[in-house]
Amino acid sequence: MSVNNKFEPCDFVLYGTRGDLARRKLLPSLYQLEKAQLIHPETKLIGVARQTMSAEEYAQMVDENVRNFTKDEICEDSLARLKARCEYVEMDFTKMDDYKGLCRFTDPERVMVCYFSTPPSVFSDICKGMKHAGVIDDSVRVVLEKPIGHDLDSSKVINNQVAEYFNESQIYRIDHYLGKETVLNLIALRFANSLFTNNWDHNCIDHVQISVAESVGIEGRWGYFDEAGQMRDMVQNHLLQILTLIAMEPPTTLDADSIRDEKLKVLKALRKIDVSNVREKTVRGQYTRGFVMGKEVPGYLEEEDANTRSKTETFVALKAEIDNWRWAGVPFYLRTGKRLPSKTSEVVIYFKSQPHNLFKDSFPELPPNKLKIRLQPDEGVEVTVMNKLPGLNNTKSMDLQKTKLNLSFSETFKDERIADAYEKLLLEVMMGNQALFVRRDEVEAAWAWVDGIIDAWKQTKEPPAPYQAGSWGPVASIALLAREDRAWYESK
Ligand SMILES: NC(=O)C1=CN([C@@H]2O[C@H](COP(=O)(O)OP(=O)(O)OC[C@H]3O[C@@H](n4cnc5c(N)ncnc54)[C@H](OP(=O)(O)O)[C@@H]3O)[C@@H](O)[C@H]2O)C=CC1
Ligand SMILES: O=C1O[C@H](COP(=O)(O)O)[C@@H](O)[C@H](O)[C@H]1O
Repeated sequence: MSVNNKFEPCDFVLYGTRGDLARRKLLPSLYQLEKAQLIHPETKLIGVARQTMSAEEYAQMVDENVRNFTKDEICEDSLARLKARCEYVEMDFTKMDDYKGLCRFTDPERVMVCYFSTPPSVFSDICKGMKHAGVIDDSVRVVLEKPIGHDLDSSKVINNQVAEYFNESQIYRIDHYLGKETVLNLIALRFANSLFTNNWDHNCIDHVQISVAESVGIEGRWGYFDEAGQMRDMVQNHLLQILTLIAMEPPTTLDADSIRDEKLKVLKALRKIDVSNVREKTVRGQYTRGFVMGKEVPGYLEEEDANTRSKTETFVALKAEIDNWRWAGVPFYLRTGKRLPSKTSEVVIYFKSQPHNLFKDSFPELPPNKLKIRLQPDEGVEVTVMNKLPGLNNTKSMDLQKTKLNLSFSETFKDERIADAYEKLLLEVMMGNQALFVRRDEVEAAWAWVDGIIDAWKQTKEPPAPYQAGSWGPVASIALLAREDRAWYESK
């Protein structure tokens, strides 16, 4: 990998360092960056949690978690370098005097990156505590984990709390899908290839499908998930971010605000869904007992800690429409759910059919060209085209075959390791680049649209439709497209 990222050393403060996200994702990602020699040699890692621990014990905790959650063989030198950076501050986030401990390790001359890997309910306490300790200045960057709120109003409360202490240029809101290699590739694919750039609108595209299927269930997070549901957990953030990258106008540059301005316009142009059309445009589902990859799994209401009367959705399918010039009349169908047959995220662009079929003798229905972007796993790009079957038969009855031009990342970029999304995002925040982080107005525009749908669901009082774990969701999601003479792309 050739990397030319030059950046200053920083004090990287990890609030909530003993939590699930920090242990499973953030510490292993920091290790990978260390291994790739992308962390400045003088950068410090300052873990913050409420347990009593020495810096050595913290380094040992880092060691254990990196080993537990790293798939490839550990590079001992790199891990030793990461451990040598470790400092630890014991703190209860609600106790202001505990923050003084930070000053022992942070240097006001350096950038401080503060990762809030905590519930949003303590974001405000942490900001207040940092102010109390006198460590806030213009060089501090704060990273906020999702969810930013439960709806538009609560997201405004959180954003206002943080904005009392930091300006927008210091705030990095994480949506980890924006760190995924293939999601970023959407920008390259669209704007570095005239083949796509010039055919990317209602004249050429019939419709777009975005599917993010998960084979996992609730993974011990019933309490959180039941409050959220798949709409807040996945659609409000990840799916809408993918949609904006597909639908946005070309940004003037790759600068953060240039990209984010264009994404915002898309979110604002989403046509409202309300109680008058929510039944026609959306489907909610909840999984029941079934089999996923040959293994029997419990239904949502049978999961540990479940409230057996819950009406929370674990599946959403919907038809989104973008009211602007480029996308007039082009539906974007979104689908995401837990306990689907496999973990597969993909975007499929269906181009319009040819206006006249020259080949009807051999091919009465010419299928449309499709561009499939496989986000995960088996990352890649695939274009379905019609090709002449080799042979000497009469030109008038030329035989055609549907063929795939397939670019598989793992085959094409054999020597490149595909980095985890958090590695990319941690590096970007250390470099001070906000392009892959979500701006406040984007979060709020996404909530405004999603709130409308959730309100409409409440008004209809209809429970989510059951679907068997291991299936592709309720049959109503098939009908959502069938009504318009379309079908979901069949994922494997
Ligand atoms: N886990 C994941 O995969 C994902 C998580 N997120 C988000 O990331 C954030 C963190 O999630 P996750 O790691 O799962 O949550 P956890 O509950 O596992 O971790 C939160 C950490 O914050 C600490 N904490 C909470 N309150 C205080 C306090 N008053 N003083 C000191 N420490 C405190 C907890 O300490 P203690 O251990 O002592 O209780 C805990 O270690 C959340 O906002 C979550 O929504 C987002 C996407 C995925
Ligand atoms: O943010 C979240 O994302 C995961 C899915 O992420 P992926 O990178 O594994 O595709 C989801 O399972 C989780 O519920 C949600 O909070």
